[in-house]
Amino acid sequence: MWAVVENKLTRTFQFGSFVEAWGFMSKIALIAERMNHHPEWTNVYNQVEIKLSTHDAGDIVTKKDHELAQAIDQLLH
Ligand SMILES: C[C@H](O)[C@H](O)[C@H]1CNC2=NC(N)=NC(=O)C2=N1
Repeated sequence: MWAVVENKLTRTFQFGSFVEAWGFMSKIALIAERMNHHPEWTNVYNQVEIKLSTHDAGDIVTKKDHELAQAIDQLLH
């Protein structure tokens, strides 16, 4: 689940393959653009680590981060 680590809402996701992980990231990219709120993330093979914080608010976790996290979680259903 999501946890706040060093002022960032953080979660790691694991998939069955690189293609699945990349597909997940592609969907998030479109959502992030629509919300004008973009993740800091790392992809290693089938793993995606996402860190959310609001730069405009001084790199702290805000409502926007929780909204994006919720939208990301919806993709898994
Ligand atoms: C100018 C632009 O609207 C802002 O820089 C947006 C873009 N995406 C963003 N993404 C994140 N994570 N935090 C922000 O504060 C932010 N601000």
